[in-house]
Amino acid sequence: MGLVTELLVVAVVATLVARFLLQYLRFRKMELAIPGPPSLPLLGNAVDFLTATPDSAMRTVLRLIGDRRGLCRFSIMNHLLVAVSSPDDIQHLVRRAEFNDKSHFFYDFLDNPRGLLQLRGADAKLRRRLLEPGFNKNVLNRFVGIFVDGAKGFVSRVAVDEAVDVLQPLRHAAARNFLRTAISADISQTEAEVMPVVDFFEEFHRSVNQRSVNPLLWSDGLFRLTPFGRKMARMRRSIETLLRKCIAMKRKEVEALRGSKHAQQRTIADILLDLHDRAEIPEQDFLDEIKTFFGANVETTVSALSWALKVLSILPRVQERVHAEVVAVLGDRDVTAEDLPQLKYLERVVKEVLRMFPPIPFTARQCHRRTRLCGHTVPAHSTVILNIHGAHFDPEHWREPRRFEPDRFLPENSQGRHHCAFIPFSVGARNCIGGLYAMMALTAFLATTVRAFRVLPADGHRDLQSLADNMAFDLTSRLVGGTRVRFQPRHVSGTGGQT
Ligand code: HEM
Repeated sequence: MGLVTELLVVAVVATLVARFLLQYLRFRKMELAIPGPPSLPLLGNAVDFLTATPDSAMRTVLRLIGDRRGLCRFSIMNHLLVAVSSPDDIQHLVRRAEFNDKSHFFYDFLDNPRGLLQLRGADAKLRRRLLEPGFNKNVLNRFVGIFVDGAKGFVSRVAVDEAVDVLQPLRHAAARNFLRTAISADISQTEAEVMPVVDFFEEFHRSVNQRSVNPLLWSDGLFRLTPFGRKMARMRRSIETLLRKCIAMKRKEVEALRGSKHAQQRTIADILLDLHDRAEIPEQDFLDEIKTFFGANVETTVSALSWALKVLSILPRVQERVHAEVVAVLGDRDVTAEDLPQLKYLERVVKEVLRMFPPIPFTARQCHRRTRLCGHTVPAHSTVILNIHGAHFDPEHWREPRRFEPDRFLPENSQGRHHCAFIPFSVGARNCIGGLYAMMALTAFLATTVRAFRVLPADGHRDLQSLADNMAFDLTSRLVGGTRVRFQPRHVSGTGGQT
């Protein structure tokens, strides 16, 4: 290499390094101007996550944010995350359309780019508009019978009078509900194929969590080379093959029903099938959407129900009051859509569970360009975290937030509450499309289960503080080490086998 070439190489390298340093210093100045925990140059708070496991990552995030109600930042290398925690700031954030897109960080690891959760801009708006008819009250009322069947199936299958980790039985029950309500195809023939795939989702969610705190796994290329990345690719292929089968069954069902009154029913698969047949969406959109809804529906429901059962097991007085209400409203009958509004105490219990143990404690939005937010400058490409967990414990909006008190949701006690203080289904343009579906499914399940069983504790967690201290977050929140309770039959009729 001649001297001139050498000098040229040195000059190019020096320019690149200088440019990187200049950009980094500008970024660092903005980073440090936002309140947050101590952070190292270049590494940020990566060291805090170095030893984080899927079980401890959530506690690490909560520790970094601390009690700060205002904007708070932490960073992993040069990736800045800014948490918005107070209801006022959350309201300010969700009113701004430029924060409607989900962040690249975290969400891109979900690998369903054509599903609603990951769609951005006009695509997301249009997809929501097209899918919303699948969630109107009349459609959902028809699902209550399916929710009750699912709960009765759970009641008849779950082991009694011994410690049971409820996650897997709940996941199977929720998956059956999903397939019947979203696709409505008869899956009984494919059940043996479906359930192993359902079980894989838990592993997949842990991988998303692990990737987000480990910069070495951020690159898709590198991740695909890891044993888990290869397994994910294989599973993705089998999931899609299975879904194609379900869709073919669905197509046959639609053909058979054409012209009958049942043809009016609009599940999300009906809507997607129509769009596909009219060539408005390609097959990949259809598959990504069903996978998105599967994850969004099943995992959140499992999380909420597992917390609810655990809380009821720890608080027998609350459980007995729920049971008394269920018996008074239903007697021996199964729950119907008309009964749900009568189960008022149960609804408040569900809300209080969702407040204290939100299935999705954080969501994240993309900050596309440098922006002023709540009095601070947020650099371009940062991730803005909507801290649902923080809002639910905000002492300015909740008296004794660590106390389990369902009656705080009585109408007279809810008057004047900030509308961003209770946001388990998020808030604004990208809130949960399935919020009402979820509330109906949770209430129908718990009414059926609590009438059949007394739910008792089955491990060392004997108070709510112990649950709060052991809350972990993959894609949804869960109790570290599993959620174990004991079901003691109450010996009543009409509950699928407990007679
Ligand atoms: C207890 C149960 C549930 C909870 C706590 C919950 C919570 C949430 C939250 C917090 C979000 C916002 C996520 C984000 O900003 O990235 C969300 C979005 C979403 N949820 Fe739910 N959800 C539940 C049940 C359901 C059900 C049953 C369905 C479908 C039937 C569903 C479908 C979705 C979808 C598709 C989105 C994405 C919406 C968008 O990005 O525009 N969820 N959910």
